[in-house]
Amino acid sequence: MTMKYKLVYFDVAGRGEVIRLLLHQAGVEFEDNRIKGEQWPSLKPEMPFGQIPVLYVYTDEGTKILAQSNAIARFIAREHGMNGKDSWESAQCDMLVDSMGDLRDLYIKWKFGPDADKESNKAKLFESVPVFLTRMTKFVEANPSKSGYLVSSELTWADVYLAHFLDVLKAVEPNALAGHPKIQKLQEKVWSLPRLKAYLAERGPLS
Ligand SMILES: N[C@@H](CCC(=O)N[C@@H](CS)C(=O)NCC(=O)O)C(=O)O
Repeated sequence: MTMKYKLVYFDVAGRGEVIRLLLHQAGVEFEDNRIKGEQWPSLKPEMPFGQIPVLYVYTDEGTKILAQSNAIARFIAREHGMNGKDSWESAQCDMLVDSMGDLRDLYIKWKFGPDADKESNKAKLFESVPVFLTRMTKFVEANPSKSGYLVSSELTWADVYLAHFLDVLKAVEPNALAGHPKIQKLQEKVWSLPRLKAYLAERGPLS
């Protein structure tokens, strides 16, 4: 079955970037449809939950539409061999992505929260980062394959999610990974995969 995708999202990294990264790593053709703010009001009613990202999936049976960023990322991972080799590894991916989401919530609180709370929200975020990185290191160490990835002998979407999230943190605190060499190595390993390397070279750093 030939399947093509169209990802609809704003022209920012936000909740769309992990999906873009997974589509690039999957090596599939897809349309990276980056919409402008003024296009949004007319598109919004088409979306299952009135929000984006949304993935259009073109199949022999017709066009399907999938919403919710993690559901989309998990679907691409499952379709293209990045969801672990069995249901246990896949559950670990879910667990790790959920835990990264918890930290991401602190990031969002800092970034988009009221100016009056900026200092204290940033302090809360960066107090949590070393604890989080230490926990991530334990998963890398406990991975029986010793691949340097989080849960499997091969890349999973949890590794891609982490590599991207680390760049989000580093854009705020360039030294955020200092003292966490296994996590630094994991990120280098993910970003040196040829398809991701090519995409990042074209995309440039996060702003
Ligand atoms: N839980 C959803 C949240 C999606 C979401 O908040 N999308 C925002 C952009 S990041 C959006 O569509 N905002 C425009 C709107 O709500 O009208 C997901 O993870 O996909």
